[in-house]
Amino acid sequence: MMNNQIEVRDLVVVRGGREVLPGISLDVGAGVTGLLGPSGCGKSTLLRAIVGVQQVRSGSVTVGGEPAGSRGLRDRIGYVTQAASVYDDLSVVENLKFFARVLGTPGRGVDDVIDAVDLGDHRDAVVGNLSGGQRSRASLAVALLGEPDLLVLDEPTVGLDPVLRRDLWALFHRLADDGTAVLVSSHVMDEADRCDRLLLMREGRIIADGAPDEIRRRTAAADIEQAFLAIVEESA
Ligand SMILES: Nc1ncnc2c1ncn2[C@@H]1O[C@H](COP(=O)(O)OP(=O)(O)OP(=O)(O)O)[C@@H](O)[C@H]1O
Repeated sequence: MMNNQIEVRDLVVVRGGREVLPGISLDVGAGVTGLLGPSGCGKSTLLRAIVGVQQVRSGSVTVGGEPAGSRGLRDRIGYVTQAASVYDDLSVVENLKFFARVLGTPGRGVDDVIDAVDLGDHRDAVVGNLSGGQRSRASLAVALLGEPDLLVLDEPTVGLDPVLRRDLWALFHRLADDGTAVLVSSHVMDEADRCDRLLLMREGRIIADGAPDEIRRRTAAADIEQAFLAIVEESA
């Protein structure tokens, strides 16, 4: 796999008449990368630009050397938004069989992805009757069907209990070990230590970039929340 899977250069995105991303640059490579920042700082907008569904004003975004959104990338990127992308009136297994057919995926089997997201006990449950967390795991299972090179996950652990959160992070690391680059956004700073690398974001800019312990050491902070505050104060 390529080292610099994602390259973002001087990216400007305007939403609602405001520069939400005022010229952001970053690289994302292998492993599990966490994009952390407060609500509204532009995480979803950046992820949308990376998967090629966001209109951009200027700058560039490439994935594996190809412009974001290009046809050749479609099968190589799995993207899970905060809104579930599965059908409420179908069961978990029916949804996955449907998407496997639509995507024409020879990749992982339906049962493998159901097990990977730990929905085996709810295989035949209608998605409309599942909890929010279970529904978002069903969406994640769909994204895993194609065995993507890059998995982009927008706040996948919101609303999940601690056990499920731990299990999902373990899954992200297993996928990363198998060669999938995983980019995960979160506004919960206590998830920072679960990442190989962090991008701390504030007001449309990256304010820190490095391994969690590196960032803590650099700022002499006890945790990433403190580090974030220290960096904000430094730059004030
Ligand atoms: N459809 C839209 N039209 C206009 N402005 C928008 C739209 N979507 C988002 N914004 C604005 O863009 C900014 C960044 O939003 P974005 O969703 O990228 O943030 P975020 O960091 O992902 O937040 P959260 O953690 O709450 O999801 C916000 O100020 C928001 O108000």
